Amino acid sequence: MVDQFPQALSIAGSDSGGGAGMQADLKTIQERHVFATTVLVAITAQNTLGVKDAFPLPTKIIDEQFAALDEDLQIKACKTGMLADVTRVKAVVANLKKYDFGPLTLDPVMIAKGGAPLLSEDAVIVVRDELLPLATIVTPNLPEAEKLTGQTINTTDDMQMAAKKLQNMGVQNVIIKGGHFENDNQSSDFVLLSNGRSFWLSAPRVNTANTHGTGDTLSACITAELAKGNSVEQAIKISKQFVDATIRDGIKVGHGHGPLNHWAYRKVEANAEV
Ligand SMILES: Nc1ncnc2c1ncn2[C@@H]1O[C@H](COP(=O)(O)OP(=O)(O)OP(=O)(O)O)[C@@H](O)[C@H]1O
Ligand SMILES: Cc1ncc(COP(=O)(O)O)c(N)n1
Repeated sequence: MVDQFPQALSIAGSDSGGGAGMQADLKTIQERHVFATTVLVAITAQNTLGVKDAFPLPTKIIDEQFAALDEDLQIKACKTGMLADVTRVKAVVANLKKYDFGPLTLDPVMIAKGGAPLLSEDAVIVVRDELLPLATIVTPNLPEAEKLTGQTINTTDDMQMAAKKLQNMGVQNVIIKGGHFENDNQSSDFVLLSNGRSFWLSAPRVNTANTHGTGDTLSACITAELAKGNSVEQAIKISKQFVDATIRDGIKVGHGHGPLNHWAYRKVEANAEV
């Protein structure tokens, strides 16, 4: 038996449809052979067609989940996803200051693919000012990077400028995801590391509607790899390959923006071993 098997934590909302949010995190962390734990912040009634309703949980039970994990588990890395509103963001910030759950990957989830808000407008500033400085990595998509930096992003130069701005706000490492540049034939993410190194991670864009939960999957994979002790750079590179496989080797579930194939990277790894 491995002594204190690697453990990671997802602090997020539930997607009843199983494709995004905490469900995507659990599937991803499991696939990376890391033990997944959870602090549930909100529940959504959701499927591939959209978010029908959302219910943020009382802060008492959020606090109790953190306390229960701290009492017993040895969590080596954590991530945040949907945090709903100012009250929930502040509760999460307070708990992350109180307990040590390792490096934080902040996925600043704001709006679902279908357009439903998953973070209230007034909470964006609290994420920026209070949560961002606690994070080891932030992983915004283009609209989220625009909200956090207050600048528009139309070009790759804009992405690089926004990454620098985010780093100046107090987060060590930044990955700005280019999944929303839909007229580009590559899906390219810009990475800026704490040591000043920067690079692009690109993959040919897959022409598919089944991209529900791509951002959650990327950030959950980063979290799992950090829990194993990998460096930030290694974690990001593995995670780009992992999410790319889940999109490329797609499955058909539901009638709208379908989920990813969380098993797909097994084939990539099996082929690499031959
Ligand atoms: N059609 C696509 N083909 C290839 N890679 C993609 C595609 N769409 C997204 N990606 C990749 O998936 C990852 C997540 O990017 P994206 O910009 O979709 O995040 P997101 O909007 O936060 O996702 P979500 O909100 O659905 O969880 C990035 O590495 C991005 O490059
Ligand atoms: C609970 C929850 N968390 C995150 C997302 C973002 O995923 P997407 O942008 O693919 O809808 C979501 N839809 N639901």
